[in-house]
Amino acid sequence: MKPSIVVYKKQPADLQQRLEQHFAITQFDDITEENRAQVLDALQNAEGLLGSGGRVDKDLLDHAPRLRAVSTSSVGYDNFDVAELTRREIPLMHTPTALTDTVADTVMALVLATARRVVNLAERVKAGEWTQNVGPDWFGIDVHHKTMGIVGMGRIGLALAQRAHFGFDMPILYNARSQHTEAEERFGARKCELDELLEKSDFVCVLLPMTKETFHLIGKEQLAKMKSSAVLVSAGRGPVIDEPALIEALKDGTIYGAGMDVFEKEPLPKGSPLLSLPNVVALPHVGSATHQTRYDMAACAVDNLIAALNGDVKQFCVNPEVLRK
Ligand SMILES: NC(=O)C1=CN([C@@H]2O[C@H](COP(=O)(O)OP(=O)(O)OC[C@H]3O[C@@H](n4cnc5c(N)ncnc54)[C@H](OP(=O)(O)O)[C@@H]3O)[C@@H](O)[C@H]2O)C=CC1
Ligand SMILES: O=CC(=O)O
Repeated sequence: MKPSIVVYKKQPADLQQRLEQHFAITQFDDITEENRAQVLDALQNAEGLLGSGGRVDKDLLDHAPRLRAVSTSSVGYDNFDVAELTRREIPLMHTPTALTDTVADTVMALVLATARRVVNLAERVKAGEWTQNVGPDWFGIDVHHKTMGIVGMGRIGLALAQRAHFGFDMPILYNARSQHTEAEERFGARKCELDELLEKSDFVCVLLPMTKETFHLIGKEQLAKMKSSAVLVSAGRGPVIDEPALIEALKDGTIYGAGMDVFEKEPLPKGSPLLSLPNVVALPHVGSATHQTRYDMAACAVDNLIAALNGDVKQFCVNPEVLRK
């Protein structure tokens, strides 16, 4: 008999077929408050769980006594209770390489769009405001040769450094827990304390995972250290930035602008001031959202689940200590 799995994200047709060859599938589009009871019911018999988003917490795991592997089609895994999975010796698989370049492209797009006011000016053109040669109230700020500050020099940080260095001749400062010699040797990046990075950078790109340590790492005090001409780009996880403090900083000119792909609450609530501030470019968490990359992530997650349920994990495990047991 094929092992049972619960899938809570719609899969491309060929990947769905691949899953069906290996498993008996109970399919959901997501895990929500509305369908949680049905998901918990399906989990009673499930050996595998595949999806992304939705909270996978202790309560959910308590309803999955036969679970042997979990696979997410994302690199971030802050919505999973990793400690609880590890305690139960369940490997959590993720997709750390499939999306790196695409997310770095999105970050660079946010840098350019915010600095050069792409969205704001395009809206003004569409509104019929371009009636004569434009003056300074249409001008933006340069990106090339300005200082790029990267908070979180991981896979995406490194890919951003590559773009900033070779594409835009930008000096690069970075902050991370450890030293990243590849970024230093290939892209001339310099490691520094967060305060120095905030004070000296023209673009501060925050690419951190969501953890207890990174929650609200960028708040009022940190924003006050930035140049008034600087741009903040947030593309890691929303709660790393104290959003009310950022809104104040954007309103009172503490910083020039913000490019954001992630938010404290997603989807961004309709009443958020971030939607009406002209110096904000807000995207709907689409860092990795190209057709190809989303397919590659889904394929990686399917391969990961098959490998994990076959006891054949070679890479991409968040808690590899469970494999050695
Ligand atoms: N907007 C989007 O669509 C996407 C968002 N993401 C988010 O981006 C995050 C980063 O992805 P990726 O680059 O692949 O991850 P990595 O794990 O490769 O990089 C994370 C980086 O963050 C640093 N870091 C972690 N905690 C701290 C801390 N407390 N202080 C300073 N630095 C810290 C790490 O430092 P060190 O190297 O020293 O360990 C590392 O450099 C993901 O976790 C996810 O949340 C990812 C994909 C798409
Ligand atoms: O936010 C996206 C991810 O892959 O993590």
